[in-house]
Amino acid sequence: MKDEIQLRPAAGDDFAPIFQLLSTVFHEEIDGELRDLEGVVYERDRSLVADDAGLVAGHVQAFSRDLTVPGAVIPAAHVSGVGVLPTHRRRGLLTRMMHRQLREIADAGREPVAILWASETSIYPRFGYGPAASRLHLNIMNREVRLPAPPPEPTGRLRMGDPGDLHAEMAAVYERLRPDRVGWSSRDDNWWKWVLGDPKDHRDGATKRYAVVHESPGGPTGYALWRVKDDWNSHGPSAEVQVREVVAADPETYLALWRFLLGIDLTRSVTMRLAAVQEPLLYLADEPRRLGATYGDGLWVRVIDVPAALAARRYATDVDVVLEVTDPILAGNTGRWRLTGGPDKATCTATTDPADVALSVTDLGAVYLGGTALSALVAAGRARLLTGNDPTVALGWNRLPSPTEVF
Ligand SMILES: CC(=O)SCCNC(=O)CCNC(=O)[C@H](O)C(C)(C)COP(=O)(O)OP(=O)(O)OC[C@H]1O[C@@H](n2cnc3c(N)ncnc32)[C@H](O)[C@@H]1OP(=O)(O)O
Repeated sequence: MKDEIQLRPAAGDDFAPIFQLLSTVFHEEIDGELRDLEGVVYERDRSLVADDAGLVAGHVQAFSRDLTVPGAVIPAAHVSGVGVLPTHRRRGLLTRMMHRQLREIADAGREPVAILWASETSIYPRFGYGPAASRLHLNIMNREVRLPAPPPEPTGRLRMGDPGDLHAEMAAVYERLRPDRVGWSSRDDNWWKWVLGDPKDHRDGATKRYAVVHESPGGPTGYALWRVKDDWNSHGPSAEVQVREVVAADPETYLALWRFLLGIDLTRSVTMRLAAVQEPLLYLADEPRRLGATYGDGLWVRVIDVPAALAARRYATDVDVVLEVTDPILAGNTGRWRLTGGPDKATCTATTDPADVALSVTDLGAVYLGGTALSALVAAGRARLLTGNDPTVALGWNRLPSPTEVF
């Protein structure tokens, strides 16, 4: 039978079928409340459907947001909402949608990289996405962990409240810190609505979300978002604090927020799914092992335009290196590129000079945020060092990427 499935931009009445499709493929009920929330950030002109005679059988979308990369903030296509109906899987639909989306992003010429969170790690390398930022999942035995005492005369105080009421304070701190926090995405008012959205279906029996802001004389310096899942057993209270986000401008604020979260009464564990790989808590706790940290993948980066992406970020040390990149999908990326730069500037141009490093566009994506060492990819036999000019250190950064949200 001839495959008549067409790829087309989403139309006005596709929104409900798209969310029905996503509800099916992610095995979750997407009810009105959650769909409304997704609608707040939905960009119809960046939503692509696979249409099988009127049935929405596949979908991919992108959001237009900025991403902090080493030394810069750049536009990045935030790819999301990827799904193909179980009746239509493994017939190449995702491949067609991914290729078309990558081509469209490249042709628009605005975003040098695309990023996503992968539901399964085997899906995206073939499309040029490399694992660029990891994260820690914490499962803390809070009664077993001691943190240092607060300063004798703290400069700030904590104010707890409804996240909606504390939105302005939280957004002010986030915006102030964002330019230096690699892996953070920009949040306009709609994205703050999405981040603070709290649909009942997503609570899994836990409370609504709470916020606490750390206020200093000069203004807010940090905040935390969390909820609590109640539990009692034969030993008594055993509730779990589920931390969504902790943002702190300075060590005093950071300590105050974590002392607060670990000390909530009637709780026996504190979990956080998106902690940083270099979470300072690891170096504050007297028993870091009791933080129950496990490692996971996080942001995946796809370099869309090699020279634009490499010139857009900054480098830990001076660098002058020729990279030989292969990209089977966006052919314009394939070739040799001379990257020259350092902590304050960078340029990248095509060259015919011999290469120092040979790597795929997937591996270039992996090292782009400074969170994956080129030397590890060389040791894995993926990237190849062809001369002694090793840019591993230059491609790193003084702060590992720490993405804050799964969009
Ligand atoms: C950014 C995000 O939104 S992440 C969310 C991704 N979505 C999901 O996980 C929802 C559930 N899964 C699905 O909807 C589908 O299985 C998808 C979208 C992952 C894949 O769609 P399909 O149309 O089946 O993919 P397609 O047929 O193009 O497969 C391309 C290749 O990837 C492989 N592949 C696709 N999905 C997977 C997977 N989940 N695990 C391993 N390999 C996979 C296929 O085997 C195929 O390999 P081949 O070319 O060597 O034969």
